[in-house]
Amino acid sequence: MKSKINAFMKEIEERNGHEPEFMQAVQEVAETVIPYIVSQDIYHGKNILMRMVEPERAVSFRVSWVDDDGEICVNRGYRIQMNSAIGPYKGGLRFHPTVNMSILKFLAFEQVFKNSLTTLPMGGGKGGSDFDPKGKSDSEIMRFCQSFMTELYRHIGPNTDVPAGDIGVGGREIGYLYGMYKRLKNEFTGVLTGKGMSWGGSLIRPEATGYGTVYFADSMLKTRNDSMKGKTVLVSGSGNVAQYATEKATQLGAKVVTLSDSSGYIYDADGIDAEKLAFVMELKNIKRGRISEYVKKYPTAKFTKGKTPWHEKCDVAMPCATQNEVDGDDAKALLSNGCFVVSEGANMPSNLEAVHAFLKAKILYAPGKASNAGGVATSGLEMSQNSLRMNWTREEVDGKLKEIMKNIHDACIKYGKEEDGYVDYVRGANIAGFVKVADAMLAQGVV
Ligand SMILES: NC(=O)C1=CN([C@@H]2O[C@H](COP(=O)(O)OP(=O)(O)OC[C@H]3O[C@@H](n4cnc5c(N)ncnc54)[C@H](O)[C@@H]3O)[C@@H](O)[C@H]2O)C=CC1
Ligand SMILES: O=C(O)CCC(=O)C(=O)O
Repeated sequence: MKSKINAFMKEIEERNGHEPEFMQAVQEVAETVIPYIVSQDIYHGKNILMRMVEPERAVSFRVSWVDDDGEICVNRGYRIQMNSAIGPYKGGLRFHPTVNMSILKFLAFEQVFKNSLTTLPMGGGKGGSDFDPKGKSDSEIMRFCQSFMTELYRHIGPNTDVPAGDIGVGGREIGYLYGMYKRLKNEFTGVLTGKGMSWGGSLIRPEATGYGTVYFADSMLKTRNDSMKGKTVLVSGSGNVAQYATEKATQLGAKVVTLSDSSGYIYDADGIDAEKLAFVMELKNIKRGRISEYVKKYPTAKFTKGKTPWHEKCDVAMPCATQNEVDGDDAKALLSNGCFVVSEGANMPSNLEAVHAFLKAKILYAPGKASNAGGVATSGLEMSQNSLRMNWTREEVDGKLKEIMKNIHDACIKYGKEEDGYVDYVRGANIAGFVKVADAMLAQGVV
């Protein structure tokens, strides 16, 4: 089996060897899906995984815009349309200086499996720009978003490709993008998700990724007759996903003791309760400040510069910042400090060494494509509401989100349960996500 996986990866490397994050995402899927393909006659001779690894379309475009000093700036924009076998391309836009083809292709590839797991009819895509929103004024953000959309609008549509937010793209950016799309097309449609409540958005979409990550952790704990109640939790990041993971974990009786950003992390032994979280939300979403300011407001907490929180003691870890923020040493530290649940809010936050360490230790480990799928699932519910021209209540949407997260958990068990009863959620998520897309591709012929 190893030689089959190596031969596949060698071919992938010839075409994509200069894209390390993409190679990593493909390797993780190949390790679990190739043995499954070998065991299933229907996939033989179809080269199906190779077809899934190649984007259906990838566009890259110039984004010119004028800053507040009148200087003309140039950024690069992208949209990767990875797979549309089960529905229109769907996935976020990331604005961050590190954005490049490798990062977006890994995200788009993960998105295909994730969207399949949600049970909703959504294909996979991802896009963004190397634009850095840090320190930019509101007007600069608006002008950048408008320029970005003057090209992107040609490639998207409510039945073609429906982008949403990701790092650096929240409600404000979706608003500016939507305004320009509507002007260019003269259409009020559900072409983006994460919209404001008065213009087609869905209740619970802002909360959904973080909430879903906690619901998934709780489902994993239930398999061991346990729950989130009383658990000490490390959360990284302090953006959308981290904020709502902290809120839901606290509501379920856990104590969240850390948050972070690219400058370092804060540790609050008393826990980040609702009042402290409200302070973080204002700091990050309105003032757009640094997490270190938390310790000025709450001096019993400590700030550690330039480090991630993974060497602190905990029961549960929720990486909610960015890719590869947990490496092999971090995984060792987590395990030796008693961590026995990892539920990923971010996309691919654990590198392959960390993933292998979690699986070897047989802890409850959920890869992002399963545990953070609540965000895109609720985007799917926003699309449904737009098509129906209806708004569901908070309780209705949250109820559907819970049900979807439970279904994803069940699918992981179906394909990931081992003989000794241990659930390998990586294998479970990859195979369950693969089957639906692969079967649709086989039915649709070689296209
Ligand atoms: N927003 C959503 O609905 C979804 C987001 N995700 C993933 O969750 C993660 C976080 O995204 P959001 O919260 O939406 O973004 P955000 O822009 O609201 O927040 C990003 C957070 O990550 C931190 N961060 C970014 N780069 C970092 C670095 N190099 N080192 C340390 N911290 C860093 C930022 O300081 C910030 O706290 C990403 O991996 C994203 O792909 C996954 C599923 C859905
Ligand atoms: O809601 C969406 O369409 C995108 C969410 C996303 O980017 C993700 O799941 O990583």
